[in-house]
Amino acid sequence: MGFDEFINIALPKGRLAEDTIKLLVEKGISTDCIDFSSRKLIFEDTENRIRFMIVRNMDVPTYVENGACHLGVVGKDILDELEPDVYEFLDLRFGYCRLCVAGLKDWNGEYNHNLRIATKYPNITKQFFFRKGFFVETIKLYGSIELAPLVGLSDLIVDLVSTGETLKRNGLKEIETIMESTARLIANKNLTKVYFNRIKDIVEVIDD
Ligand SMILES: Nc1ncnc2c1ncn2[C@@H]1O[C@H](COP(=O)(O)OP(=O)(O)OP(=O)(O)O)[C@@H](O)[C@H]1O
Ligand SMILES: O=P(O)(O)OC[C@H]1O[C@H](OP(=O)(O)OP(=O)(O)O)[C@H](O)[C@@H]1O
Repeated sequence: MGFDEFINIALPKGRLAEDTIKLLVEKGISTDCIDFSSRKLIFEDTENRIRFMIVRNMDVPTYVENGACHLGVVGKDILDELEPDVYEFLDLRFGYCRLCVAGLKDWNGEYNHNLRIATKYPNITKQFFFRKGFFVETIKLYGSIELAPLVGLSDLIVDLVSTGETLKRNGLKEIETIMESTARLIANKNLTKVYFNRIKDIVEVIDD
C-alpha cells in the first residue's frame, strides 16, 4: 500500500490522554494538530498521513478490532477484560495501576460462593474467582465502585488502585492484587498485513 493512505490511530481520552501525547511528542510523531480540549474527534497530519481519533479508553479495542483504526493506545486492564482479537505490539510503560480485590476494613478475608462483587471488570473478576474455586456474582458498575460495599450493594469490589487514596478515604482495604496494568499499543491484525511497512515504521519509532 502506498504512503498516500492514512494510518488511523485511536487515542484514549481521560487518564491516559496526557501521557499518550507526551510519548508521541517525544518520539517526534506529529501531534501539533491534536487538541484534546476541543470537541473535535478527528485530527489529521496530512503531511505524514496520520489521522488521530479521540475515543473512550474502553472503546479503543473496538475501533482497532473492527479496522476503523490501524493502531490504538489502551490500558492492559481493558485488553484483559475485553480480550479483543488484536496484536499487542508494545508496553508503553505509562498508566501504571493495579486491579485489586478490596473490601470493608473489617472484611474477614474468607472467599465463598455467595459473594457479590461490584466491578467494571466482570470477566476478569469471574475468571479470577473461578480459578480459586468460587463462582461469584458480579454487579457491573461504571464508576464510583468503592461506594458499593459501603451501602450493601456488594460484599467486595474489584477495581483499579493507583495511590490507594480512594480506598483509604472510603474506609476500604485492599485484599489482593489480580493484575498490574500499563498502557499498550495495539494493532488491527488484517491492517497490519496490508500496511505492514508503515505500521512497522510507526511501531519502531515509538519503541525507539
Ligand atoms: N488510578 C487510576 N484509575 C483508573 N485508571 C487508571 C488509573 N491509573 C491508571 N489508569 C489507567 O487508565 C485507563 C483509563 O482510565 P480512565 O479513568 O480514563 O477511564 P474511564 O473514564 O474510567 O473509562 P473508559 O475506559 O470507559 O473510558 C484505565 O483503564 C487504566 O489502564
Ligand atoms: O488509588 P487511587 O489513586 O485513589 O485511584 C483509584 C481510583 O481511580 C479510579 O477511579 P476514577 O477516578 O477513574 O473514577 P471512576 O470512579 O469514575 O472510575 C479507580 O476506579 C479508583 O476509584
